[in-house]
Amino acid sequence: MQHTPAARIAADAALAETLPAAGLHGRTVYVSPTTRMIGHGIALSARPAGDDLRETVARLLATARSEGFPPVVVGAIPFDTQSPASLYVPERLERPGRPVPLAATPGAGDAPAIVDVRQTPSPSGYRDAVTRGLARIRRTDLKKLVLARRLELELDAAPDLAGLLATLMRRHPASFVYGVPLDAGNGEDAGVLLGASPELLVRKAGDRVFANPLAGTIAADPDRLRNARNIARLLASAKDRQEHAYTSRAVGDTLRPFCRSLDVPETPSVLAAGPVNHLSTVITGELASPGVTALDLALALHPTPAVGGAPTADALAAIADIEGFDRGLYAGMVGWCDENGDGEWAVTLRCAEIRGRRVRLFAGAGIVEGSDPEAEYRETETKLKTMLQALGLEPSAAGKARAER
Ligand SMILES: C=C(O[C@H]1C=CC=C(C(=O)O)[C@@H]1O)C(=O)O
Repeated sequence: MQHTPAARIAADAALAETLPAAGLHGRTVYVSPTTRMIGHGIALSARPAGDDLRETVARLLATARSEGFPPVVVGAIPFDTQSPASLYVPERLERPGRPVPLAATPGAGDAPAIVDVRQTPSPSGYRDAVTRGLARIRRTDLKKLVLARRLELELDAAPDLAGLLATLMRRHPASFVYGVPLDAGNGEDAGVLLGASPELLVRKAGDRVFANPLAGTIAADPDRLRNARNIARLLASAKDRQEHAYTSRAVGDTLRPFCRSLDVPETPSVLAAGPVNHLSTVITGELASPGVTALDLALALHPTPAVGGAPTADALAAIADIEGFDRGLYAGMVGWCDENGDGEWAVTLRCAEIRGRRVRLFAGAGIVEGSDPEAEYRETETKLKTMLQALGLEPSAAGKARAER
């Protein structure tokens, strides 16, 4: 069901009110233009990796059915699918569907302040990494790689997670907003993964399949005229069109063998996502085999060149050599699937891993021939604003704290 933005905002404010103040306390939240889910309590959880992912999800769904829990798995799968996922069957699943009057804004309060900032790599280290990536593109068959940065903040107080989710839902009504509890494998609370991704990896509903690869970015501008000029520049940029084409082509090529029909528009459109605008391709299709699940499709697609590169194997090797940190859940997938094989997985972007007062943010940029290290660095800064602003942290404050280190 599609909602108008106004109706979605109203419903999401109500949805956020059902979350306890401050923490998520075992709640799993996933809200997108097509799905609203709040899982209350955790009935079953699993941390499968690699080849065990599909089988474990099938087992979780079967157990949920036989034990009387909702037969839905919600959670996140890391960028490196050989690392453990965080998957849950909630005790009770709330699927609020109907908009209600907008209530008081949750989460309004004093924003925390930054006590410490750590960056991996440093800003100059990131620009150097892009330069190394470009040299590899010139020297080898590699055409595109996505290089990311990690920002680790220590705040003076733990952020209000329910308020943060409400803010993300309000500001990004067209995005995939998520809050997933993390456990360290020993049953202990290891914080939450929380974010507002603009990118649909794949959705399967019956025999219909949808994907929305994004790649190619320009900053959004609050001034409408300047923003329109930015968008025109993005659409006219040969470098961004190339960067996008690697991604949309790869997603289309991966989905085609599963489909009876597939529409992959030749020309990208533009998707506004808060502080940035992206080149976007809306892919729709009809599946040939009803037996294929949303998770099968997501695992076949991941990592798309929106987070990996092209060719994929060369890009993954280059990322492992150059990037210098473990992405964890960032750039993986977050979403849900059910016992009918339906489901929706978003690319885990514009996210934070939050453990009390410690917040880890991530952002990356696609590097192709013609990329400029300084421009790519600035692009990651702009992407970081989605979470920094929602946390009430001005990006300039993060920059200042960084400069003072
Ligand atoms: C890797 C990220 O964004 C991807 C998605 C959209 C546009 C992108 C780009 O233009 O580089 C990235 O491929 C990120 O937000 O960390």
